[in-house]
Amino acid sequence: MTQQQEVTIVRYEVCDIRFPTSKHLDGSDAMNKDPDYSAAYIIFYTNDPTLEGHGMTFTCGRGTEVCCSAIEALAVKFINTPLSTLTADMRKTHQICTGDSQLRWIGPEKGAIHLATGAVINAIWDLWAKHEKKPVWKLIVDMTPEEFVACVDFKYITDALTPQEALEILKANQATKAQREVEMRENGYPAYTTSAGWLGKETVIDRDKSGRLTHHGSLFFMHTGYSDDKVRRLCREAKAQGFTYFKQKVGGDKASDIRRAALIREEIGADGVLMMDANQIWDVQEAIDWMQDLLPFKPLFIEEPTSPDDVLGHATIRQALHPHTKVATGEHIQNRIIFKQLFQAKAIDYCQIDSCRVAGVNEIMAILLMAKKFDIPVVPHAGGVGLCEYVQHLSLIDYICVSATIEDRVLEYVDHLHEHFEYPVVIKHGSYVAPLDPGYSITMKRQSIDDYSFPNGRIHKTN
Ligand SMILES: C[C@H](O)[C@@H](O)[C@@H](O)[C@H](O)C(=O)O
Ligand SMILES: [Mg+2]
Repeated sequence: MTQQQEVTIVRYEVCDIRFPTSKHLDGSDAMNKDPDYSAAYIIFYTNDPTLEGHGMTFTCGRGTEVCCSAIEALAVKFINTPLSTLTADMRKTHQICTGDSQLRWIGPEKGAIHLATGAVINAIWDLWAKHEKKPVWKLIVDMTPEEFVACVDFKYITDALTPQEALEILKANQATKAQREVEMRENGYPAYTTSAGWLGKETVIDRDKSGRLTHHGSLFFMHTGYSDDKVRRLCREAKAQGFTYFKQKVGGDKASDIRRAALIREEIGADGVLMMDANQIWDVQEAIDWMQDLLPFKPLFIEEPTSPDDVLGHATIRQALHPHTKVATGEHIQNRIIFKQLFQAKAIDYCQIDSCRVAGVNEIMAILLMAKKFDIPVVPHAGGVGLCEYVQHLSLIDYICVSATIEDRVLEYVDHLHEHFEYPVVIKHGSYVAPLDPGYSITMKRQSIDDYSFPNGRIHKTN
């Protein structure tokens, strides 16, 4: 590339990357019994060999190939496009993916095609931020309110939030932005841990030659959870690292939920904050009934008590459990429209945005703004691979530009697979340290991409 040439996307590579985490049932919960933390991963290559855009969407193993094919269908649209064309109008760039008149039929704005959109849009943000030599959060924090609003697609949400209202929210925070940025650089963003509370049984029964649970795992899987000793040890370790918020998986076996809630409460003390996550296992009334036995342990919230599509069901559960506990959801909320309804229906107390279930950074910006308007704290989801790396940027954007508060807000942290990233997250005294490397922190090490590529990577061949 010569000095005068514009940075232009010239080709892309899509990788199906799977980590066999189900072997130890890390990451498991009442619904996801044997997750293999995986990434449908894209690299945009440019005419500058030193500049690449990386993005991914998180999956649980089988089906990653479906997201990879959807990524291919979208990525091809960006070949031979100069980066400056994409960044001059990020709303339009987002709409290139969400508004394709044929691909739209397999969404719209939901499911595998939307997960793929998340990967592609995030890769473009990564490329832009690397080009600007800034982390993504800083690229956005440095935008004027007008530039911020220009990234957002307001289609289908103007009945809840107009562009003018969004502008007012951002303008009101403009004068104090710099001081919040300094505070974040100094103290980082407070985190909570899920790593002590996975539901997976430690001893694994019945595996085939590739190390997978046979019969899809479920038939031979007992919901007994990590051993009590392991839970105690992990709680103590997390406490020693400075964590004060802990999440426990529930919804497998009630007696074991109660026993583990008691021991976690004992370990974290009355001042520690306990959260519970049911991963959609219950019907509406079942959620209300089951929680009665867990309320004595004073959970801050119950996460994903039922189907993510059931807006009114969440509202019913919230009303029934109020004021004893609150309701959180978001990791499976498919787009800004369902978030809008959850807010309008007063169905949730915490908004758990997921960085690549929705269409990446642009749609997240819309959801942050709506959450602010409805006064709902944003507590991002990060259980999975790469999600901690992504969401640290989003919480910084939320605090510095949008919500302007960290009260009642914590960012999820899980201690898995960070070693595979070039710029892994750093946790200090129970907080995320603000990332300073250029990009979206999602660049995976080449060796890891090759080793864990499915089905031909070294790890899958030798297992
Ligand atoms: C399969 C995954 O690990 C989920 O259990 C995880 O995302 C979880 O719901 C969470 O809140 O972190
Ligand atoms: Mg969850």
